[in-house]
Amino acid sequence: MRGGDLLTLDLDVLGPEGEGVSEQTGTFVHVPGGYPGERVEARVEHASRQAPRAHARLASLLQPHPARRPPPCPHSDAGAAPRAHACSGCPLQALDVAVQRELKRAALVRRHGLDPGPLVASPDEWGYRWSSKRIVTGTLGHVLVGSYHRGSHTPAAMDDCRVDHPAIAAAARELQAAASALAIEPYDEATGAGDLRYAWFKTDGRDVLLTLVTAARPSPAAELLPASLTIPSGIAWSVQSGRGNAVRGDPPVLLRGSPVLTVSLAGVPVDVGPLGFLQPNPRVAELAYRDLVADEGGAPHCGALAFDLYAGTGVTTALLRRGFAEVVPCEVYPESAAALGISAEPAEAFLARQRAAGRVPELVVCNPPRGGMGRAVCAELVALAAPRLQIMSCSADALVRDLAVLQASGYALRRLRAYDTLPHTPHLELVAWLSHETGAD
Ligand SMILES: C[S@@+](CC[C@H](N)C(=O)[O-])C[C@H]1O[C@@H](n2cnc3c(N)ncnc32)[C@H](O)[C@@H]1O
Repeated sequence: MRGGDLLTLDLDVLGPEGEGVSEQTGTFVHVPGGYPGERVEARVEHASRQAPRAHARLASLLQPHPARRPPPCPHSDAGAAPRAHACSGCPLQALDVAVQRELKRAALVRRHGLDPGPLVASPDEWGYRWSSKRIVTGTLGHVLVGSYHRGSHTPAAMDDCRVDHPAIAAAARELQAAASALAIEPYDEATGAGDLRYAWFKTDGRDVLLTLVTAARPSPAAELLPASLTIPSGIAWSVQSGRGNAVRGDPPVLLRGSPVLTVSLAGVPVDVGPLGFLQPNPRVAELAYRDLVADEGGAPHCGALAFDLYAGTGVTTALLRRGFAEVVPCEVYPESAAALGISAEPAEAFLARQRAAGRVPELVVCNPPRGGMGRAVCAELVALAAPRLQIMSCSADALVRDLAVLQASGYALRRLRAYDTLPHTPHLELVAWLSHETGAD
């Protein structure tokens, strides 16, 4: 297979970016805009020499999926060959949402060897995103508060984004207009010049907290915008002077209003600050949280001691405290750790310290970031050998890696469930129930 080849392909599995993938004599051909179940014509753009993988551009749809529809969002290139300035945030939206869930499940089975059963649906198909990080690009007088097209740094508009909560979409529109009118200079990552880099919006379903992330101080954006913006109930400012993609910069400064939103998750009120983590879709995440603190039959765990690793906003800590006499959270991000009343500490160091003190909990709950727990934390968990271990993960790849270590060292996977946390995207959340083979009930 070579660049330029025109192939007729039967796409049979969903790829990691929401594209259709077809296996051709041992090579996996990824076709953005095509979906599993479709026959397409696609032109090879790149064939890897290192891996059995190729990327091809959708040329024509020979046999469309019966659940295909025009993408509901006008900015999207979902279901078509990529368009440079289109938004690629929701690549599955040209399919009915129930079919999206079936394809995600099938991909977990085929690509990861995991079968969680039917995905738990999101209560909201649109407007579900309560936390949205936008990238500020454009030119003086024409500021864009949007995103990058997938796999590139080409700016894409996200005006009236349909998956963002309506309060966030309105606040982003207002910021875009105000930044343009006030001649705020968007940051230019190629030269490192400019002012406003990112805008991070969070909502509690009514109010909006906006964090402006600028490249340096002083910042005209931080000085001028707060007086012009009417929608956010709080505006904070953080300086990120690094050249990478990290959004979180220096400790935030409050520019106006309240620095905190209180979001109710699974009945637990959670305070979220300017740079604090908030599940993007809390309404489905709370279903996963409830499962994370219960056994695989749905009965809440109880006992003397539980550890809550990667505790973040503390929802699971609060839920666990309903059933356990003592719950010890662990969190590395200082803002979140302070809110939990603990010192910031990485999970690996926390587990080593607890183990040295001879403290073995009945249950360890883990909700690691995208990269998963990794070998060092898994090795500590194996050494701790708590009877029950429950993991919530937003990355099937990372979960498979962590499970491989844990299952090879005494843990058995009792159940797996998946949640459609971000409809129209390939993302999902997983909860895994494990028990220690020697100590489990
Ligand atoms: C997916 S979030 C889970 C948050 C939490 N369960 C919640 O609902 O808010 C992952 C959390 O792990 C924290 N974290 C990342 N790496 C860590 C580490 N090595 N040790 C402990 N916490 C870590 C992050 O700061 C973040 O709060």
